[in-house]
Amino acid sequence: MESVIVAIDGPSGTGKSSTSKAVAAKLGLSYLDTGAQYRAITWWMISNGVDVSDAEAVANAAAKPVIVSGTDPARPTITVDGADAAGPIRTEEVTSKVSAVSAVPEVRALITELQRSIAKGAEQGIVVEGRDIGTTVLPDADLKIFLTASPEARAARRSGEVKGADVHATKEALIKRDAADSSRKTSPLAKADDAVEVDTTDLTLDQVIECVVTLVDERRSRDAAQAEGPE
Ligand SMILES: Nc1ncnc2c1ncn2[C@@H]1O[C@H](COP(=O)(O)OP(=O)(O)O)[C@@H](O)[C@H]1O
Ligand SMILES: Nc1ccn([C@H]2C[C@H](O)[C@@H](COP(=O)(O)OP(=O)(O)O)O2)c(=O)n1
Repeated sequence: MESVIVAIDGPSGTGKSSTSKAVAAKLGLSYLDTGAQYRAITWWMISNGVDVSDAEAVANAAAKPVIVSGTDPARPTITVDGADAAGPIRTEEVTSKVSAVSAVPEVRALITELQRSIAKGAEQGIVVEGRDIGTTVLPDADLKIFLTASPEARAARRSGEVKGADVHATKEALIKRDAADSSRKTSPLAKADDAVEVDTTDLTLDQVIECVVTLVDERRSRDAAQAEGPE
């Protein structure tokens, strides 16, 4: 079977990570969480005393950390300079600073290059999730999905992950981060013109996974029929 590249974009809490991991596992594809890479570089900046509100300082340091992503959907990993970063990149401090760091063009250029080389090296194909995959990183992806959900549903899902989290505060923080990610100059969060939009508000995770798997299968059948040509 031909290798297939699937781009899944959308705001926070729409189900990108859970859906992408499950779809990749079901179809035997690699998986890349690009948000984890932006979180990793943000964590490095904080750990090394770089002021994240100083775009020039962030740009000057951007090439220093070595970020490595493991792409097995059953066990995705991320390291920074050889150290496991999976835990530290999920702290509230990183979450509150990641939009500033990921808005810096030098950071995006480096991370985008890394993402393209990972996608190129995935022999069976890959599911890549983020904010600008369909628009900028992999504009020739075989299938582009844009996941959405109401802010209420997204906040409820996110606060469900943290014991004792305040849904209202989570919703406010989430809306603020989406606004920053959507309004930055360099490759903002946006739906590609040729992306299929899936509103997950009233769908279970299994339904979303099923929907994306069906779209990949349809895309593959169409490509196979085209390759065979007319009878
Ligand atoms: N359709 C859904 N219905 C209910 N909960 C969901 C759904 N999709 C994802 N979730 C849950 O919501 C949370 C956020 O999902 P995640 O995949 O991390 O979203 P994203 O990567 O878009 O931020 C997770 O706890 C996940 O299990
Ligand atoms: N392709 C991407 C992926 C993430 N980012 C930035 C913007 C996001 O707020 C952060 C964190 O992304 P992540 O997917 O981990 O965020 P959530 O899981 O939705 O909370 O990284 C980006 O700018 N471009």
